[in-house]
Amino acid sequence: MSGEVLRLEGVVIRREGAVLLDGVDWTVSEGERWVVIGPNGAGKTTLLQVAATTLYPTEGRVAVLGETLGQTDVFELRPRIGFASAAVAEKVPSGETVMDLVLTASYAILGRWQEEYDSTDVGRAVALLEALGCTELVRRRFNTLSEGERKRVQIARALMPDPELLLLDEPAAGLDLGAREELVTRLARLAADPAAPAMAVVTHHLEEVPPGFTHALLLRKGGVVAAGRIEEVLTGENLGACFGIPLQVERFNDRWYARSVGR
Ligand SMILES: Nc1ncnc2c1ncn2[C@@H]1O[C@H](COP(=O)(O)OP(=O)(O)OP(=O)(O)O)[C@@H](O)[C@H]1O
Repeated sequence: MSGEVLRLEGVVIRREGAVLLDGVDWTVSEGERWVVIGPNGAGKTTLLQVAATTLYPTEGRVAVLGETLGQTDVFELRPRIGFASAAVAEKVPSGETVMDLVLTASYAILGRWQEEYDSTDVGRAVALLEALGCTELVRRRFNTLSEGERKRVQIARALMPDPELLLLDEPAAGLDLGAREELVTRLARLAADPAAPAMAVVTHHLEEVPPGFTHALLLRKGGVVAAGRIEEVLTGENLGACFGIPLQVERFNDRWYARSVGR
């Protein structure tokens, strides 16, 4: 695998005549922490679904954790990937408890059935929920949680299988300022942990880029505007091209900010 966790080559996704991804090349290596940024409809969620092996490309090649999509059993591959997204949250069965939602990640399934979990699994789930500030929520039903609580539980679930690749789609969406800052701090802590997996986090806002993230990919209309080291990619010029407006970008105390200029 030579340290490579994810490789997309010329990936095209077409649906109902629309081109969702248009020849995307992207390589993620061990230890890298990526943010994926782009306007609404740019293809960010689609890109993460491809990386999570829940969407197959129309054209191109995708290799995840050394396995090529189309030539591997994705049901064996998926438990090695931690994936949190609104699309996953929507499918959680209505009576599912927080504990069961986290436990079932070991099998990359939603909805507890008759699988067996030993005390090690339960201990790991409890420890992850505690680390994400969710100890009080263990017995609650997932669909009764607030948006911020759901986001934290989903990250615990994504980490449960000790994944080699962690994918978070808009983990800060819908959070208030305090909850967002708490999440950014937790993600920064995770990014700083050398034992943490390679990760890619989708966000709309530069303020949500956690300190310590190393790489950025900018998407627009299904195509890559820029990808690489974060300080080289998050420039006013690149972000302006990505969002189609003149932007000024600033970095202060390892946090990023953007605002429009000349209007
Ligand atoms: N089945 C489909 N058929 C046609 N178009 C689709 C289909 N699914 C998604 N799209 C379109 O593909 C584009 C990319 O969608 P995607 O959800 O990946 O964007 P995104 O960058 O995550 O957007 P947002 O920031 O708004 O969440 C959108 O324009 C969406 O309307």
